[in-house]
Amino acid sequence: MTNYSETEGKQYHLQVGKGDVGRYVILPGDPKRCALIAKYFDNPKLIADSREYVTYTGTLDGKLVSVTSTGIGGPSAAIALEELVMSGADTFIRVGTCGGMDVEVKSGDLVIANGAIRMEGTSREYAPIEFPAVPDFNVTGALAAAAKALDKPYHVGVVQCKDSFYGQHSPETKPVSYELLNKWEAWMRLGCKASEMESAALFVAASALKVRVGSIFLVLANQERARLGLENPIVHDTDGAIRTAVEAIRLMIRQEES
Ligand SMILES: O=P(O)(O)O[C@H]1O[C@H](CO)[C@@H](O)[C@H]1O
Ligand SMILES: O=c1cc[nH]c(=O)[nH]1
Repeated sequence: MTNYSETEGKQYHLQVGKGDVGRYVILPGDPKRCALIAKYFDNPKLIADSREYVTYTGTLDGKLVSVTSTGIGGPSAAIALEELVMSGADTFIRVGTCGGMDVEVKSGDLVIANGAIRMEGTSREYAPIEFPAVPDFNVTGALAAAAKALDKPYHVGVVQCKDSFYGQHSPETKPVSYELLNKWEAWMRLGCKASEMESAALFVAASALKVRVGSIFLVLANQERARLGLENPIVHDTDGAIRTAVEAIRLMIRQEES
């Protein structure tokens, strides 16, 4: 059988191999976010830049840690997770951006996922739809503790995942995808905090691969607040979410050592 997954010790898509990455890996969608994250590591080094996957490795409190971008959507995020696991990583924090849904979720706030709605295709290739997309309890707890310690405004709750970014958006701030139009009202009534694209795939793939994943997001804006005429600036600075993820890794490293 052709072994696509590894050539000369490097995984096919990410071009990283065993020893290149730490146990802990931060997973932004945007490759350009990697350098912003790596600057919080001690001695960060660019390991690989392949397709949408950029990887840096450095240390935090003496432990090897990495950042790898996943690109947009479940398929590429699942590839990143699979190849990082084959390279020796087992604990992941997705640091993403999202659109707020619950009216209390404001631009600039952080959202920490405690579950993800599987309205995307990738997770269905890993588990029947009845299986829940849930993050790792310890990673999620570390993210909430870090947000609290850094005094960041944050919300913990369910996020909605989809394959069509523009299906979520329309000029009237209503979803335009047929499936979302039917269900968006239900997700709102059920208190869904935000919408993004990768966590459901990552959580379910992580269950299948027996590794740990948690997710934290910067809220860029909230279309429900826009619809209601409430204050709703658009923000882009992911530094607060990044610093919270870095602090969560430090907390987990300390837990590991105690
Ligand atoms: O900012 P990132 O991490 O890419 O996350 C969000 O932004 C992209 C859409 O603009 C999707 O990947 C979505 O999940
Ligand atoms: O509204 C948004 C913002 C970021 N990412 C999304 O998927 N949706």
